[in-house]
Amino acid sequence: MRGRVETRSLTTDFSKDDLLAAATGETDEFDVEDATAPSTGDMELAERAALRRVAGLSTELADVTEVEYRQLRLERVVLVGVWTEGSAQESEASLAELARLAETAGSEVLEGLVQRRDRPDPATYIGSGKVRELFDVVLSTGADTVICDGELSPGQLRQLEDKLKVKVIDRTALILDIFAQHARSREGKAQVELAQLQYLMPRLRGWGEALSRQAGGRAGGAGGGVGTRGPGETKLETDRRRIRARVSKLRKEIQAMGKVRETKRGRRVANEVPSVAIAGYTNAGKSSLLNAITGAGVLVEDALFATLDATTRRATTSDGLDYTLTDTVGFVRHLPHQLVEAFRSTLEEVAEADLLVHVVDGSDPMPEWQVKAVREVLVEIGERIGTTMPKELVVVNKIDATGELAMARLRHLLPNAEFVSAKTGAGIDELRERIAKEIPGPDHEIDVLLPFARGELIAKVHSQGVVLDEEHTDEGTRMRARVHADLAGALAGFSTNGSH
Ligand SMILES: Nc1nc2c(ncn2[C@@H]2O[C@H](COP(=O)(O)OP(=O)(O)OP(=O)(O)O)[C@@H](O)[C@H]2O)c(=O)[nH]1
Ligand SMILES: [Mg+2]
Repeated sequence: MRGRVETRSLTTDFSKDDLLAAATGETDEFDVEDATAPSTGDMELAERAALRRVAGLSTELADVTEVEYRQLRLERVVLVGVWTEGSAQESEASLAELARLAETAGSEVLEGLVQRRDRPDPATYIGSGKVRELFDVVLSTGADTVICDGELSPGQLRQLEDKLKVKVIDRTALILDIFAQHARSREGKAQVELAQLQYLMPRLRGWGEALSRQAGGRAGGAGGGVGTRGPGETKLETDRRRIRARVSKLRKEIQAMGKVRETKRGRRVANEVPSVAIAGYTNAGKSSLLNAITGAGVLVEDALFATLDATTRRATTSDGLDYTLTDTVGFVRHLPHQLVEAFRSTLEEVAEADLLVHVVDGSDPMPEWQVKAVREVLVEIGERIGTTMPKELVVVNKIDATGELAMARLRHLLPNAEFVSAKTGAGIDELRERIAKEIPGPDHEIDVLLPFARGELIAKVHSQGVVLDEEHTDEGTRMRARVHADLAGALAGFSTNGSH
């Protein structure tokens, strides 16, 4: 169990009025005095590099000690989004999802604001008038963090923090933060850290400036001249070097761990064990489905991104054919590209599977939206890895919690999907049958007489092939079966062809 992750119902209501209010409200230019005030505090680079919480990336409140800061960080948040395209319903859903992400990261959502704009403001993400409104909301709610529903440029982050006087983080940093909290395996942790450092790199400038100011200030106090940028610059350079060194070390580590997995996968391929990868939106019930199909005890939690490590389990079709089922990290709209890159070796499992089971949460208000997001991420993975994606089997899960109307709509939208409930077991047998049909089966028919001494070959035919007929004779076991080319070749010497 992880202590921090606790899901609460949304504390935010997005009424039409809210959205309308959010969509208007361009007012005059707004300037907060003393925009240079926030300093970075005394956090060590080492600690930043470890990056347990991405929230502390840039500005901290100027006047709190580190201990207080820790308790403050990401606790009480205001969400803000820019709604550029799509329906009002979609923008609400997007912010509601951001709220769930924020709660998964352990924060309390106080308020959500959306602004309708053609595109985000290049300087401050939301319009300057909106910044003032947001500042009021931050003050009146006592929020300590603002989370923006997009990836902000380093400049946007800095300007917003200057104006709002609280921490500002974006969707990418939030997702990275959740991943950092949930990573368990050595590989997972390394992958997340790599993604975080890659996110951090281009943002080092702003941070570096703060460090530079800080160092300059100290130097000034000690009698150094005003405008001596030396110490800060030097520190920034050192920081950059250290981060770069860490990045390349992590890359090497991850690559080495990927190799181990490749070897394992290679062994499966050599045995011609078909592989099925389970992918889908976060919290759709992928791990539950793996458990339902194979009886494996994979962690299931009502939290986003509960699973970060690919778990592979063996399963058997009713024909006795073995295959592997792999549970993977959940997807979300705009999965940070740093994560796709860092999790490349994990995602390769998905790309190289024989069949992709795409799990959709039928009880979600907009399941088709999940489907779209997942397919987008799949395309991105395919592009990055340079392969085409395997055949997709859509599985609508949680039908026990899906209304009749929604079911009818889904059956219409996804005519080839399987409908199941990992919770009640409804449809699971049918799904097993369907998987058996969709995975590539052995296509070489053999008729062999295997001596009793070759029990291992008999076992192989059973696990890798489909046995059509089996008879125990005085000379050995006569088997008619369908097997893969390799095994057919290995058994050629035992063929009974023509002898009966
Ligand atoms: N009602 C209902 N709830 C389900 C069903 N399957 C899964 N759940 C619940 O959905 C939540 C998420 O399930 P998981 O199996 O952890 O989902 P996941 O897709 O692996 O999630 P991540 O690993 O976080 O991406 C849990 O609270 C499950 O109990 C189902 O068929 N019906
Ligand atoms: Mg899971």
